[in-house]
Amino acid sequence: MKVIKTDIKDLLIIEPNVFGDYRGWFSETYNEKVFKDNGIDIIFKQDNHSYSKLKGVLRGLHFQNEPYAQSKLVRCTKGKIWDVAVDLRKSSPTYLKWIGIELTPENHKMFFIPQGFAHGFITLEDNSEVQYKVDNLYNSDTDRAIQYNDLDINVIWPSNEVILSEKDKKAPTLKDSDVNFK
Ligand SMILES: Cc1cn([C@H]2C[C@H](O)[C@@H](COP(=O)(O)OP(=O)(O)O[C@H]3O[C@H](C)C(=O)[C@H](O)[C@H]3O)O2)c(=O)[nH]c1=O
Repeated sequence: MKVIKTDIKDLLIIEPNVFGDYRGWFSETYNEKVFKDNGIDIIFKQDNHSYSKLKGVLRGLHFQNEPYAQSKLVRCTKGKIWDVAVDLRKSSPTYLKWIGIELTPENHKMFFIPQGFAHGFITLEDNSEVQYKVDNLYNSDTDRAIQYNDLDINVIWPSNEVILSEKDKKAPTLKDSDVNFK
């Protein structure tokens, strides 16, 4: 399992080892020791799985405020997504910087997004599925959304034709949101 640093501290790309043979392949998608050896000492508490029917479904930009902030280990197990993480840590030198990555079952790539980040993805194919581990339970009181096309963050999404939830259609701008990450 390779852990690759990005230009944003603590935001990592994980490339698991894939052992192929005539039956198919095997891969570890989480390994506590590898994470600890790379300075990620967390306990995941919940696994999530979402299915999006159509290309262009955009879920985000979402986060849970303190004290229920979540780290996420994200992978795409069907279809294709463009996965985005935004640094919302006000004291971070990369505050409001974002990184996007294409995740597919074929590239096996995973995105480790630490607490203090907003997360979102857009599907690039119909029938896409995303599975991700989080290190804090869902907490609806601290669950927050920021407009996916917020001008202060300015994420470049691969498409402007998006399918949003009612919640995301009404998401506030960053300026109007109550992010409480230090
Ligand atoms: C996130 C979550 C949701 N729910 C319930 C609440 C709603 O009744 C329903 C759909 O939730 P929502 O529309 O917030 O789902 P997404 O739009 O996929 O939200 C997720 O999308 C982005 C990409 C994320 O990283 C977050 O995990 C999460 O915000 O599932 C739960 O019961 N538990 C949960 O952990």
